[in-house]
Amino acid sequence: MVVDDLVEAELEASAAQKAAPAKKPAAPRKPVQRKAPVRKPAATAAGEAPARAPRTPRTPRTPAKPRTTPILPPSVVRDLDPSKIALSISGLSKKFGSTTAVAGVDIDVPQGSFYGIVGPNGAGKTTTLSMVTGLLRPDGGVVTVLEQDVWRDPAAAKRLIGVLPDRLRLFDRLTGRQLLHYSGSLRGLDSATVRQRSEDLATAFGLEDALGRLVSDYSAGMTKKIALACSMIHSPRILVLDEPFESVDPVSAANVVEILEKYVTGGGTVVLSSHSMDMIQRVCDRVAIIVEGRVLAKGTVDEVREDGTLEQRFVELAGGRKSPEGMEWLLSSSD
Ligand SMILES: Nc1ncnc2c1ncn2[C@@H]1O[C@H](COP(=O)(O)OP(=O)(O)OP(=O)(O)O)[C@@H](O)[C@H]1O
Repeated sequence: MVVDDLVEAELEASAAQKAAPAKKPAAPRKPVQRKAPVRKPAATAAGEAPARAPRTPRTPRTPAKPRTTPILPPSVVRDLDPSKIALSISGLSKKFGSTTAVAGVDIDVPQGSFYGIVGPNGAGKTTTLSMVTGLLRPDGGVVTVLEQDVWRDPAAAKRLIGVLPDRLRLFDRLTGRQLLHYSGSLRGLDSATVRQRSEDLATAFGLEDALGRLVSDYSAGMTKKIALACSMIHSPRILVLDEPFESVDPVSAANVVEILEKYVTGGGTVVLSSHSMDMIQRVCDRVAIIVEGRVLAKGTVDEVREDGTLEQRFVELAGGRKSPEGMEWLLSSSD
């Protein structure tokens, strides 16, 4: 669909909205059948304060609107089976010339889990996630998403996945609303569903006032949030998010976490990479630490962090901290 069509669709939509009677109240939601995973309060990286502060009630930005389409369809909740593997990564490898980016990664992500992937810069996280989501062809290994082989049947697998890639390349000459419309249409949603979900997502991500503006004019954090919204619009079964909190302010990050926690509680599965150990320790139930293309530790967050914090374990596995030497010149005056 070309941009003109989108603009036209939008104009038609807004005219139809003006002419239409008030929305029907939302149908009652189906109760979520799965118990929310209990995440233990944990120490911060500094080890002194409880990691999860009590939430202060948030003032709604706009009067609450009745929601007619839940972000997560009830079928996903019904299908939840935590003993099933949502994402299986087996023997995944990738070289770029003489650089080995990923050297045989094996990770199983159970359905309904919140899985963190951490590692130092250049460890191979983005390369792994790109191969997992069908964006980069592996040299070796197998990836399955709910038993669909990502590389043998990419179309079937990709229908199940929502992706937030690293190095976002969005069609930023579209408005936020047009970009959501484009993402939803690509996923085969009809216009009414896309409109409803776009509204829901914009409210959830605090982008209501920005939907009519060009994405190229968004701040880095707003761009990340609209891309996250686009990754969710087709209510995927698994979300693969590369550094979703990068550039996102703390209040918005807490919002995003809340959205993802609801998604997981309802039966979705989240795999995300992040450099925030504190965030991963607080929100994820499982984690893998990747160093130089290999998984050095994986399991529940408690298993991986052992007696310390996740950050301590990470620093230990990543080879410890290096003290800066030979940098005395930085303190000398250049006048
Ligand atoms: N397209 C590419 N061409 C050449 N080398 C690449 C390419 N993409 C990644 N690499 C190399 O592969 C290795 C792993 O990179 P990758 O981006 O996966 O790391 P990362 O763990 O995501 O790092 P960061 O935390 O800095 O984002 C690095 O050495 C990187 O230079």
